[in-house]
Amino acid sequence: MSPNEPPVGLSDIELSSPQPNKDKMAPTKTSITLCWSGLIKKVLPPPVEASFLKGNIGGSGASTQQSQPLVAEKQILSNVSGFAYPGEVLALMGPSGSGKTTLLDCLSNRSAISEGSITLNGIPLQKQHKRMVAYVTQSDIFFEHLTVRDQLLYTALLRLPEKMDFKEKVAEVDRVIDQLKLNKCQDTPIMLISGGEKKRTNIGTELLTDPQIILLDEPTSGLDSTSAVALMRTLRVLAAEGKTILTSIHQPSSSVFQGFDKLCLLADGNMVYFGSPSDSLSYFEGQGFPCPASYNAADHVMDLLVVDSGVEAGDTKQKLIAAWDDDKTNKEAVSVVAKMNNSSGSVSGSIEEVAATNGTKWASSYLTQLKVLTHRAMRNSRSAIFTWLNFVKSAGLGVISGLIWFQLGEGESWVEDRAGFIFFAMTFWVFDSMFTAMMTFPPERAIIFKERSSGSYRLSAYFLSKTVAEAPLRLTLPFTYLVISYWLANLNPSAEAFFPFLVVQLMSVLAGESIGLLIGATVMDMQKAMVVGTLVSLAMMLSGGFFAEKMEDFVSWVQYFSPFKYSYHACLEIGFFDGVKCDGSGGLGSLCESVGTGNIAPGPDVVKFLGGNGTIAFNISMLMLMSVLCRLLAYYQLRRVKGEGRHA
Ligand SMILES: Nc1ncnc2c1ncn2[C@@H]1O[C@H](COP(=O)(O)OP(=O)(O)OP(=O)(O)O)[C@@H](O)[C@H]1O
Repeated sequence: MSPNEPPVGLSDIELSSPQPNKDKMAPTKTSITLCWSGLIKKVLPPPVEASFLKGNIGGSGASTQQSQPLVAEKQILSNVSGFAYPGEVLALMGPSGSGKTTLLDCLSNRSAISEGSITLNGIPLQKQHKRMVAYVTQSDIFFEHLTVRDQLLYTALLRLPEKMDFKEKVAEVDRVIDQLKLNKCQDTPIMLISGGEKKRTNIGTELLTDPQIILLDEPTSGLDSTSAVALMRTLRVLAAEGKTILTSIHQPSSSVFQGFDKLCLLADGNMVYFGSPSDSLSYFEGQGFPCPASYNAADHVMDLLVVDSGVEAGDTKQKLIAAWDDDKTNKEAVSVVAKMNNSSGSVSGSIEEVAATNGTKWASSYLTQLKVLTHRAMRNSRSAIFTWLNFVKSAGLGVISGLIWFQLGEGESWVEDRAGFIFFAMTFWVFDSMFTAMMTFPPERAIIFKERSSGSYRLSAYFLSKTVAEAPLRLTLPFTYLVISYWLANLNPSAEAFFPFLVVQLMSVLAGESIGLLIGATVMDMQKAMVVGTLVSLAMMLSGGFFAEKMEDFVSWVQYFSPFKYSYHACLEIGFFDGVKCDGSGGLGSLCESVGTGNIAPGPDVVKFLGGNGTIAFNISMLMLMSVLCRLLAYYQLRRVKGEGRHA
């Protein structure tokens, strides 16, 4: 079929959906022929992690006794070729593990190929073409608290060109909502919508940019047959708009199968068939495998390749792999590329123009990314941090500790209790912020990776927005605690004491948060992060000088990385700067003996007696330094950590 021929198959389905607002989306209107030839993809299997439980249960045990052998590269795509024209829907089929996702990963430029070529209208696929190719991945991962409309709107604001105004972007969201029939659930949080609606939301986020090529990885998995057929109908509508569509699919119904324009069949990373679905039956019949009467053609084709389905299926698969002429398909693909190149400067020229007008790597400016991501992060954190439960926790804790240290006196006999109050306030909130922050990145990792691989925003914009959006919310809780407990405990009520105390408390929370972010970004796994966080925080607390005074040199350096130490010492300075009246109770021991009962022990001496050192300014500066440094390190760690994608 030539690029200009009308698509066959599902074309009888009525084109009821509204057409995209094409004027606004200019200049993305070049139809694209996608060709891939001689693709080979090899991977190095990841090294086996050291663990107590190496080897397999019931295995020979040999592997646990030998040192790990050098791992060989595994070839997961072997000489795979093909092409898809605009207006076509190409189905990618094959048993589980046959390489469908891997092929889509390569065609979307999310995974590098080892050999071969991929071209768009004859031009080799490059990074700047990323935004022409939409990739709807198998997993529908979103911020589940957002509604469908919010999700689409945030995507539109990030991924549609800067020159479109807000109203136009909202209009695009409306168009996609109509097109994918999401009207009914548009204001429902994603966590409450059905699987089919989630899948359509996933497709919608990719359609917003009006891409010319749409790749979908098993979009019908988990859908009932009616929803699956409806989805395929939507794909046909999109193809009719001139888009090139490739979708992997497991078990299409007979009508859906026959409605595809092309079928690419894979087994163990090898091609088994490439051509029209209807011709596939005569091809397999020619190979000695006729489709039984009244049998679903798609099931028949799959049965030939799935080992469990028949006694000889393993042999059948190998026979069909051997029978397929890879070179012939390769030549066809190469000749399509040559045709594209000859037919033009015009066609290939126009794709370069589109790539160039798509402009920089990012659709929106840095400032827009920052604004949109901050807004989204505030939305998310409002539901995660700003909950009434958290407020009850902070206020309740304030009341409890205020009652425990109720109306403390000022004399020598109260020194220990006042130091205890300070110690608790400075440790609990650092712990709290550290552990909350640790949980920030691991759950968002998959979403960040997915959004960034479609070129939505810079990592630094995400990181900065998260910091800007969450810090004020995080600070509100310790603030609530302190306001209540400070007055109940009757600490120095003067503004010179309260506000510095508050500043230190908030700085210590920021430092704890930064350490938590660093741990979370480094480990990126909730369970491991909990273990590392517990060890790090306990090491910092124990070394902070409260429990052990004479540490060996080889371990005492840890105290200099302890936010507990700096915040506690700063608050001792603040809490006792007026000095303490000696009352003969012995609370300040030798210090009051030398000063004499009834006299005031000077503030600096009291602080020294309690083990504090450094000025308030020094201790606050150290907290600030830790905050900034750990946050920067967390950012670099986040850059380093790739997504969960196998080919990342
Ligand atoms: N990074 C990797 N390291 C090792 N093996 C890999 C890697 N990536 C893919 N594979 C293997 O390559 C094969 C093809 O995987 P792929 O996910 O592409 O198959 P699939 O046809 O999409 O399967 P399914 O239909 O189950 O999703 C599988 O055997 C898989 O285990």
